[in-house]
Amino acid sequence: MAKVRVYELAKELGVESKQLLAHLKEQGEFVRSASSTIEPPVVRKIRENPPAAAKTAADTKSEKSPASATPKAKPGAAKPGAAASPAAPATPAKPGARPGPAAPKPGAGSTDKSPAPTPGPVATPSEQPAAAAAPAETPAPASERPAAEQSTPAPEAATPSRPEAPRPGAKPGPRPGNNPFAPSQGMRSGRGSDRGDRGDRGDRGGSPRPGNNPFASSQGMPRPGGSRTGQAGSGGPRPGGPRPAAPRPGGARPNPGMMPDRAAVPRPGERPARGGAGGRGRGAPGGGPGGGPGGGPGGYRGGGGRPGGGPRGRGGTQGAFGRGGGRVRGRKSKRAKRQEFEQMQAPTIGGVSVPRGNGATITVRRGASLSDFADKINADPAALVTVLFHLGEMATATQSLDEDTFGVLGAELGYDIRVVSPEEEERELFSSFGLDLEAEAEAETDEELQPRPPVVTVMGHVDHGKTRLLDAIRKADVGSGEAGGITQHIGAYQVRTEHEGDERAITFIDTPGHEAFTAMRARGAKVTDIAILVVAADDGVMPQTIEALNHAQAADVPVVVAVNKVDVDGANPQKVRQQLTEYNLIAEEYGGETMFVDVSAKQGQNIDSLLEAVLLTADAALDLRANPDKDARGVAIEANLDRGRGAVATVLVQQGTLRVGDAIVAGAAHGRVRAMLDEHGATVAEAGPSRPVQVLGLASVPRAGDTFLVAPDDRTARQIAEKREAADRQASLAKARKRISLEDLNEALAAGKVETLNLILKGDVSGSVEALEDALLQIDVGDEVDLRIIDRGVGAITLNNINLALASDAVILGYNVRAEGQNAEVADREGVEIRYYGVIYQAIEDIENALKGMLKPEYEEVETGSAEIREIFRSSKFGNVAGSIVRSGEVRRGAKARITRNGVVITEGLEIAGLRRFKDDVTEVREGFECGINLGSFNDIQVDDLITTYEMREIPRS
Ligand SMILES: Nc1nc2c(ncn2[C@@H]2O[C@H](COP(=O)(O)OP(=O)(O)OP(=O)(O)O)[C@@H](O)[C@H]2O)c(=O)[nH]1
Repeated sequence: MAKVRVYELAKELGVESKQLLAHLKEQGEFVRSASSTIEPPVVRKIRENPPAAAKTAADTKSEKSPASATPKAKPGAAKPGAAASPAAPATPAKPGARPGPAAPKPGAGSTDKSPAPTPGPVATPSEQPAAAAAPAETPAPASERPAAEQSTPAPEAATPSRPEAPRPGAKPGPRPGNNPFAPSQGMRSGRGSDRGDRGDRGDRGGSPRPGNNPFASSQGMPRPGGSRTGQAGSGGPRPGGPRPAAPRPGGARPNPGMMPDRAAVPRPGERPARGGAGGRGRGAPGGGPGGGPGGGPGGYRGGGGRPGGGPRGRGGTQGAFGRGGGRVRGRKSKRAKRQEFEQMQAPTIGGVSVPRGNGATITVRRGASLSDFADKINADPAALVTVLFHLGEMATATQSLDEDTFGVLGAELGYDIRVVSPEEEERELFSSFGLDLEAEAEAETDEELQPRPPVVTVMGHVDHGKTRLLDAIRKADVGSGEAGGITQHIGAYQVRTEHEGDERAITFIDTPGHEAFTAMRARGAKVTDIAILVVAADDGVMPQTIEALNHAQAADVPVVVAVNKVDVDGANPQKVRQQLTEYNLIAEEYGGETMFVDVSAKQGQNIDSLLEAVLLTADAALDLRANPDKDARGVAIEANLDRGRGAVATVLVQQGTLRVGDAIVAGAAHGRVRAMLDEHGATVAEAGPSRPVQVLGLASVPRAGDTFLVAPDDRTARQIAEKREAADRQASLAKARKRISLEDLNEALAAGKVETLNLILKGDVSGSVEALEDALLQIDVGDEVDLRIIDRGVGAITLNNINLALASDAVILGYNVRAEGQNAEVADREGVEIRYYGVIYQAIEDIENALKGMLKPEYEEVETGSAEIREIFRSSKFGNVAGSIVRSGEVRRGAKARITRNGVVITEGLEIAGLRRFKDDVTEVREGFECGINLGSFNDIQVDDLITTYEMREIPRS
């Protein structure tokens, strides 16, 4: 049984939450807040000994006769045996959670005062739906009015929607609306369900019970207007009954709040409470005057007051619920009332109500769950689970859904659900703060763009001298003289070098190796302009050389090769050049485009030439320009928490200029730039494009690869950071879809998402990896798609492999090797497909099939039949009908057709819109038979024309 919360019990008892909290405290029960739950024994205790205020309310109420009870009377205070007791209105509906006509509208008050509401429809059509809703929410007047007046339909509807308050002694039943699987509430076993059923039966005279048929959304979704009519007609036409289309006070409009599952907790003596509105309610003990025979309109809903239907018919619900219905309802906020009203308009599917979208566009992040969507449309996630279930999809509220599932759900509920990538989401996030980075970049003129230094990453095999080379480059900094050399490791540094008479700067990312590079790239940050591939001349090309090269090539980053350790005996720089030609890296001296520079990091030999080669490559291959005159944007390279200085982040400014005092947001961290330091440990006041600086002043530590930007003010920075954090949290909870998988290659290709199948091969021995690679490369894939093996290697599938697959949308093939533990988890979480094989030919077969799928289907035209026009009939209804005889094959309705006249094609792409044999419509007519053919709107036919039908068939690939 669900636990009761303080505010619920307070409502039930008719006191304020804080009064109840105080009372609980007095009773020695410590409860934190109004939304805390209370243990059942304590609930019982409090019900037996309610707070003084509740007693007063109850006493006041019991003093009044049922007919004179004011609307202020607290419903929960109704005692057993009080006039209203059998069906006393109970705990008020929880806003939002229980959509239903619970909130009194301003109009309700006036109804209260009206001396004798006229039977019959009160609301005019023009007042709907609000007018219709308002009286429905006014249970109170019923208890005020003389019994004769209680036949007024108005209050009837609301009552059954309100669950009854558990009474002392009575075993509190499950609180309606508290169960996330709300639809099942109406189907509770035991008494509740029995009674619900009976109530339902009252409705069966006509329209099906909304939500009762899991496969009929239309049934489950009574819409305002149509459904209303349906409900009205459910009991069959009756004299004095409501006009079908007119909004009827008293809940003629079906709404979730009136659902049987919202009805009272079953208790002895209260049987009519639920079904009372329907015919069944009449005879039930304590039910008061029942509903009309056969159940009045909206019978089971208890909202079936039939205006003008006579006391018996009308009084059902009122008798059951109306008395003692008065209670304070004015406390609901406007928002709560509005929500309830919106919910009233909501369709119900499978017995749950979800706000309709009416074509509204909702964006959700890739990997979002029903819960996320529910947040956006202000719905109950459990209700969406139910809706989805009725659409044939099973998903939990927190499980991430794919785009198609959201599409189906959106179509059903009237939403256009757009699933956006993190990048798009980021863009939307910025635009919600008035920042459009793309438009900003586009608007930049050539004059505003100024040259910026290239940003370089050093990669290569273990021990080939990457660190040593970075040190040597530091030392080669011509600007380091006055600054005292680069002393700090801040993750990146900038050196100056003489190039063609000018002093030019180059920025180096100070974390050697491709791991950091790829990790950043996988996070969407493009930091590196040029990669220096370090290869030791005494060792030659090694596995990680190739891995590094693959990473650089996958990122489309030009490479400069530093052939290192040329000082070592046995160094063979030429061999390195030769080896790398195999990997499409051809040295300039061999007619290629890649610059190779022989260096000795140890001796600092030829470092200048290397820097020059970097600049030459940059100038030749890249357009490195940025606008320094705007707010800075860039990437966080490194960050840590310093004991004394707090969060310290090294950022690389990519555009604009970063200044001390700027409000910045880096990933989910935000703050104001308190100070900036460069690689020399010197403070700097501003940093332009390609400048790495250490930033102090962030409130938390960003991750390497997080993008940063200067926000217009602190508040915006904080809000962007908060939104990013929330999105990150959501994304990490949600499991991303597979980025690319062999199964969906076909669709990915059709959607233009891929043109290349990137593969990473890992195997237990190099022989099998090579064999697999050879075999794969021999697959004839044609011209339309491309198969690229972007990396291969021996050993288990590493995080590095997964990062590369992630960054390059590749599929990993593991031959007798696996991704273990955390790596497998990362792959799974990030949606990287890993396929495991123990037999090479199986892998080849899979790839072959996937690639065949990738190839766009080819079609050929196949003639299916032809008919000769013998006579033309003119029909006012169908236009010209060709009286024809089928000459070959068969002519089918719906087939594509072309008309030939004297061997010349008159038109094609027509459709056989109608096909008749004598007076009968037929689907096909065979050779030798006569028929009438209608070609839709095409009427330009003549006797002796030939109608040829054909279809396009996909040519199977061999
Ligand atoms: N003789 C000679 N030795 C070098 C040269 N460059 C680096 N070394 C030596 O090679 C070894 C590895 O150098 P590192 O710079 O640590 O190599 P690395 O690529 O950074 O290595 P990891 O960080 O392990 O990937 C060190 O002992 C260096 O002194 C060079 O130009 N000549």
